Amino acid sequence: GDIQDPPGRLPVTLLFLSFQLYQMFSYILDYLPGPHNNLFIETDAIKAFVAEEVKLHQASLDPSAPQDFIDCFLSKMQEVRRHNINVPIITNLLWNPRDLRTKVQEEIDRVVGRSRRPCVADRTQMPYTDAVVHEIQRFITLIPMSLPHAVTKDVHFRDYVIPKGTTVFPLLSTALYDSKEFPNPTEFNPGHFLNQNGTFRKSEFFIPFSAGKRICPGEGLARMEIFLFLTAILQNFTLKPVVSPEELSITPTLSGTGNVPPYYQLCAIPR
Ligand code: HEM
Repeated sequence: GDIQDPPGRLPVTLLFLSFQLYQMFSYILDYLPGPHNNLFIETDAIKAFVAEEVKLHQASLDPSAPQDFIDCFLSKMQEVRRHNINVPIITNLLWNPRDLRTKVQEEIDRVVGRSRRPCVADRTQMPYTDAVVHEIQRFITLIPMSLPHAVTKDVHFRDYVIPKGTTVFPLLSTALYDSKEFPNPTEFNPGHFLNQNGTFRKSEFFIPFSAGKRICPGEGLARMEIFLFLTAILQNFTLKPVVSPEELSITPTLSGTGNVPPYYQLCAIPR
């Protein structure tokens, strides 16, 4: 294209990260002086360029005769979209299907009751809620490509040699959507983390925080907070979307370093 190669000065990975951080924290960064402000302008130029290219390609798209990579990508997007219509809409998981929410609330009522707040020690007695939290993290795959790493020596992997210094993105999504480990992986189903008898089923494929020496150091804190927030809210409230559940989309608004969930309004109805 005729764009002035603005990202050429930055390694691609840095550009990806900056783009994501800008999307997520622009409201803070906009107030700070510094060279990042140029990056934002350049990022806007890239976005405008991409939008224009997509528009042109969409106008001339013939899925049976793709002209280039963008055509192939657009065709695949259409295919996936068609496929996804059959996936039950779960409205960020807590309203629909109905029994999911009521089962979590029943478990909270049985194990915690209404007179005290939930605590972390309750989790071991709440396999269903624990499974729902795991399934949310598996399903949304918040950070699908982990963070970029580099190999410290030549690595032989299957039929390939990855030379020392190569940047690699570990695709956590391939484990989280593994169809042998999690049958029908595109469906939201807490059963992915439950044994037949209803006890919690641990899975080595559950790696939303990555794995190995550089695993997310915030894992313990994040998991504790997600559990406590969710259970404390559902102990006291039922969450209801303000539009009909079918109208809610759970497709991320941005996919890249992170799958950024869409915003929507909901009502918290006291129980
Ligand atoms: C649901 C919440 C979270 C998810 C899904 C998540 C996921 C991740 C992932 C996939 C990585 C990359 C690991 C790798 O390089 O292989 C990471 C790194 C990291 N996370 Fe998290 N994280 C979460 C919450 C947190 C929290 C709450 C903190 C801090 C309080 C935190 C701090 C960090 C830090 C400092 C790193 C870099 C570690 C390193 O490079 O050695 N994260 N996280």
